[in-house]
Amino acid sequence: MEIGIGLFGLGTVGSGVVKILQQNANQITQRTGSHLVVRHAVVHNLNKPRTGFTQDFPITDNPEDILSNDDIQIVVEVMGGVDYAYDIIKRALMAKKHVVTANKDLIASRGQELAELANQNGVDLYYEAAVAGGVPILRTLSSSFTADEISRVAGIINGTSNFILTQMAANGLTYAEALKLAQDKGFAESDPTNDVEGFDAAYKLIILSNFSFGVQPVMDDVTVTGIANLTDSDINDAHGFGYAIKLLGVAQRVGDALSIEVAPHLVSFNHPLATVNNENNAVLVNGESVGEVMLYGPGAGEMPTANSVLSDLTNVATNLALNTPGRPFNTFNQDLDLAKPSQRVARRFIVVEVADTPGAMYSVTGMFASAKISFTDLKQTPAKNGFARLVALTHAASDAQLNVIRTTIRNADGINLAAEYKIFS
Ligand SMILES: NC(=O)C1=CN([C@@H]2O[C@H](COP(=O)(O)OP(=O)(O)OC[C@H]3O[C@@H](n4cnc5c(N)ncnc54)[C@H](OP(=O)(O)O)[C@@H]3O)[C@@H](O)[C@H]2O)C=CC1
Ligand SMILES: N[C@@H](CC=O)C(=O)O
Repeated sequence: MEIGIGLFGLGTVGSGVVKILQQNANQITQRTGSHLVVRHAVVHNLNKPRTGFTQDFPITDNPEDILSNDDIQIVVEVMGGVDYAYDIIKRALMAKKHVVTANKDLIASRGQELAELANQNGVDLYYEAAVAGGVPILRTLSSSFTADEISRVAGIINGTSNFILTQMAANGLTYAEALKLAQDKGFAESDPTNDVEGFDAAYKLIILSNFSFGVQPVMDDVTVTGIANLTDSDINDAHGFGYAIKLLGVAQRVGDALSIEVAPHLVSFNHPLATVNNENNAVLVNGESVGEVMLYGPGAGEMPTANSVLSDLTNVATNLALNTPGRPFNTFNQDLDLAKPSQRVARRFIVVEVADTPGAMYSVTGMFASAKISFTDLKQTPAKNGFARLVALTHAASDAQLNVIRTTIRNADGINLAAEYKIFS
């Protein structure tokens, strides 16, 4: 059987998809029983040179060449962005075409609506590449964890920010140099703000929460802090205490509620997540039955991400061969409340800059004592520009306690809360 594919987007991921389809055509046909053929690609700029594959299909800027083409059964959306991509996918589903996308922004914000539309039209909507690039996490969650109760899903789910942090810590690159390199390598989004401000990871964490806990959070339900304010001094001080700093997405049950957060965390050098470098991602899944599982691999980049798209394409092909398309990618659905600040508890890494005056240190420790936060380790560096840098690790404290400290420090003279991160355990 021959299955026609229409590609929206022929950039980093789209080019990788064409390369794998061409290079591994025989294997794909043997394993799916179908010959997958690109019939058309739609791009933004027709004059851009396209290299690395044989261009044996027309490239246009007219979406109708795909949407109105009866020889195309599967639409692959790898353009990015929300509104236009939504419109294209909606029209494709209504035309009873199966859809594969890598678009986490869209799936996290309007995925449920699109999944219902796919269901109504009896077609597949798959998006394995939307989370953790080449790491096959979504299909693993939907098939291998069907019977287990997940208590936490957590990990490094943005390749660009992990690449930047690795290059700053290991190779001494500046933040700007490392970001530029991540862009050149095709890891970053077209606007990298989402990568470094934590929103890309938050979109992925929303999708992971759909699959792990059956919930449908929106962006406002996720506490998001990116890496843009992280300093060399924070990284060096964390190292001094035996920790790497990693941007983590963490969704975990606390009692009957769910905490969903993206933020830089301190990760002990002894923890496997601390060894995940550059664009690599890793997702830890804690299940009541299985214990802890970690999936690790490239979280961004042309060929790894394209492989996840191919995984979706071959699943659609298999469904077509078996005459079983139209089953939702994720069938888990339940209600969970959002955790309150008092329920979100962790050890902390706190950096306070304090005026170098007699008694100042005493007043800082007094503020933390009043919030019932106690230190496990404390380091003071000599004063610079009249301010000393006080770096502390704490016993477990809740977000509610930290809110008290934030307010107290904001209202005090000669003291500044320079950094505050959770310690992952
Ligand atoms: N890069 C990565 O590592 C990963 C990316 N993703 C996701 O995959 C998707 C694509 O990413 P990526 O390949 O990196 O992006 P690129 O910017 O490299 O490619 C985007 C492609 O879409 C085309 N395009 C953009 N807007 C339009 C439009 N309005 N009409 C027609 N074509 C359009 C562009 O055309 P033209 O070539 O003419 O400019 C280009 O070919 C995004 O959703 C991204 O989040 C997911 C996981 C990893
Ligand atoms: N920009 C993303 C690409 C993959 O989703 C990242 O850096 O992780």
